[in-house]
Amino acid sequence: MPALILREAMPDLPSHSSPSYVLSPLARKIPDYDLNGSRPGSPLPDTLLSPAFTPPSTPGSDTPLYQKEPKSIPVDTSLQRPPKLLEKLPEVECIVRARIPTVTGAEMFLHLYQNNVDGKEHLAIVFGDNIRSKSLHAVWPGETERDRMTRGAYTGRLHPGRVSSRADPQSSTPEHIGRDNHTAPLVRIHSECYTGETAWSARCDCGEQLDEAARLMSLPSSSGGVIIYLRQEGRGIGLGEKLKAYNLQDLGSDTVEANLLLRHPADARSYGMATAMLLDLGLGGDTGIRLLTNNPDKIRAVEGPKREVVVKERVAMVPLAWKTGGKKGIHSDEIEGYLRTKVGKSLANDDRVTLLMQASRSGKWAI
Ligand SMILES: Nc1nc2c(ncn2[C@@H]2O[C@H](COP(=O)(O)OP(=O)(O)OP(=O)(O)O)[C@@H](O)[C@H]2O)c(=O)[nH]1
Repeated sequence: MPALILREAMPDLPSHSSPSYVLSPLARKIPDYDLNGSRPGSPLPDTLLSPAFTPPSTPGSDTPLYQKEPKSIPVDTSLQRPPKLLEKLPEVECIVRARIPTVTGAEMFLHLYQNNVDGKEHLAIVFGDNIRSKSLHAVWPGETERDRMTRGAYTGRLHPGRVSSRADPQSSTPEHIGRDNHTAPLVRIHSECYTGETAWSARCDCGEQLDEAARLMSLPSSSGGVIIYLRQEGRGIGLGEKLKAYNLQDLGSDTVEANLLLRHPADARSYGMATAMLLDLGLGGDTGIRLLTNNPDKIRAVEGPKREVVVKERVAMVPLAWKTGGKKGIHSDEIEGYLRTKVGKSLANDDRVTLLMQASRSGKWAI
């Protein structure tokens, strides 16, 4: 892999286009939760259950209210002045993929990528059979059929005794590379959040958003989709620095001020990696994608320097607590502050108005 590109090399770029390579201390994963004596399978105390962790909010679960395809808003960035993005996209390669049955019955294919920029294992979580990685399916010199199946470069399904990675007569899934060209697939660009996704944090809605994206992509009516899972913890500042920011927030700063006090940009993330991965997954070009986000900065940044990927429509991610008038979703003083700062400081005017309307309709905030 070529040398890492460091943030210092591009001092004049806006935060959302910087490669923001930050070394964060290795996060130790908790293999089994053991809180107040609870083990997997036994109920956790209510106070510890965030919606991100609660089975009913996980993909494919039966929540009749939200079984419909999400509403989207047309997007046309072709007339916008392009933001200052890195001219060259990172080189990415999918080195392994595996089928993951999920706890709700929905299935996804987890794709693990290597790249020539930051040495991190970025992921693509693919729902549906139609989206295939070009680099994964390329033939590697000297590899056997078993090698190909072991790294996930097969079509159809694996089963005991299968000997070929090519079209499998026993498989009931379609054997085509390519996708339904009628509907732009749903895409979520998600930045890692250890606290919100794994450690039951009610400081942010990251876990809820990840669940909601997966659920929408595995609806029976959905033509599938991709969650690009980027290893840029804490808006790119890393877990250790994010934890310091949390302490500053407890001392009275909001989420943006805390980053600035720590001498980090308000948002140190970049999206070129996501563009490169989407291209590898065959989602470049005119068919376009439907992007799940409230963050307008993300839209043009994900499209890439030459609009290699086209965002046709945007699907808003309204917090569950707002959508349900507080019946579901996260409840904490911290999430209120987090969303208030995000809406007030990070969003463009149109998005701010839309989200504030939602919040006021649910009785959350007066506008
Ligand atoms: N620095 C910092 N990062 C945070 C904090 N809370 C959450 N994050 C990180 O923020 C990221 C999620 O970003 P958000 O700004 O909430 O959402 P977004 O991805 O820009 O926008 P959406 O697409 O609309 O969700 C994750 O990487 C979290 O770890 C915080 O208080 N400080």
